[in-house]
Amino acid sequence: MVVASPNPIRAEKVQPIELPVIDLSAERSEVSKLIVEACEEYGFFKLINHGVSDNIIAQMEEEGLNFFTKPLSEKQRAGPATPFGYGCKNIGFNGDIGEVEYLLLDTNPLSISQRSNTISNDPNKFSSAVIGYIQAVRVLACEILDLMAEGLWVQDSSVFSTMIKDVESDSLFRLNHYPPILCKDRETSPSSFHSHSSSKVGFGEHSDPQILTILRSNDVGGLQISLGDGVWVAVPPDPTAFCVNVGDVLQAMSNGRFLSVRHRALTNSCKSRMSMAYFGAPPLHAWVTAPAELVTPNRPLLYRPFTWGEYKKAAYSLRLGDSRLDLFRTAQQ
Ligand SMILES: C=C1C[C@]23C[C@@]1(O)CC[C@H]2[C@@]12CC[C@H](O)[C@@](C)(C(=O)O1)[C@H]2[C@@H]3C(=O)O
Ligand SMILES: O=C(O)CCC(=O)C(=O)O
Ligand SMILES: [Fe+2]
Repeated sequence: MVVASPNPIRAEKVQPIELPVIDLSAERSEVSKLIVEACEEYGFFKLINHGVSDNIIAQMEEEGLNFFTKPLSEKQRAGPATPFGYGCKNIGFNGDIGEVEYLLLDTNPLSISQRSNTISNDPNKFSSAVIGYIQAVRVLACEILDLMAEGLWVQDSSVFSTMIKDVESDSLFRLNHYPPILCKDRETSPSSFHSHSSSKVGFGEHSDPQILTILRSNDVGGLQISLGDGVWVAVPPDPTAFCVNVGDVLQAMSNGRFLSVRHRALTNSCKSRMSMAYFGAPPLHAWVTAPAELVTPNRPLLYRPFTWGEYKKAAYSLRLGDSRLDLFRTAQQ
């Protein structure tokens, strides 16, 4: 197997982008319209007034940092990530590596409690922080998915959220921790979202396979999204907001109206970055296809129906940067 090395990347200037900002406390039909526009144009948006309490977020951040500041030998007790647990540099099983360490967890409370024993010296505190955080972001994800269905004028407005509400949902939770770059002088090289000459790939270019990702990070930049044709833009960090992005399954279920956009995380700051991602996914046996309202003679079905299990198997057999949704396109396209 050829193993890619996380080489320093070209220090091209990457411009910052101001993603669409959705205020969840605004009038419902306006919110759903703006979410649909953002998902069609960028596949990404920032969410403010999201209702997840500062306390829930702070507890999760504290537990994440407690874990990553442990000595490597202790962190390795929670690994290797096959697929769940602690991983360092290796992403997935197909030779992808990056300047990142992470904890990958499934979202089942029982398995979180069991795994907490190898992660934390205070397993109950760790598992209640994770379970509380996942519960809150799942509720938020369901609300966003209902708003999306309403904005798309789909009759069954819970068609997307039902999948992640299901007790068998295959949703995941991931904590990523990226090392700082070497900065000679913190004053002259402040933490910034611009690319530095010593930037390295933390988490390589990819799209998220699931329905929806709810991401947040500390106040350190690194996330970039692709506008296509090799153009990357930097998403400035904002710890008060969630960054929401469309996954491959939602691109298929919206019959290609919403975009599952490629993104990556670079290490380009003097401070370490920690991000937390909730990936809302269907149960393995659930069928993924676009609702009838989104399939018309002018817009025929773009992707053949598939189960999430089938899609996941394909995704996990491929490299991080591979375009897996193309394998499921219907013949007429
Ligand atoms: C190389 C891989 C890592 C990944 C599984 C895959 O084979 C391709 C998709 C990758 C990804 C990206 C988004 C999430 O971080 C993730 C957990 C997922 O579901 O798909 C990772 C997978 C992983 O790290 O195991
Ligand atoms: O750390 C980040 O900002 C991005 C992480 C990411 O894309 C992922 O975990 O899938
Ligand atoms: Fe991602």
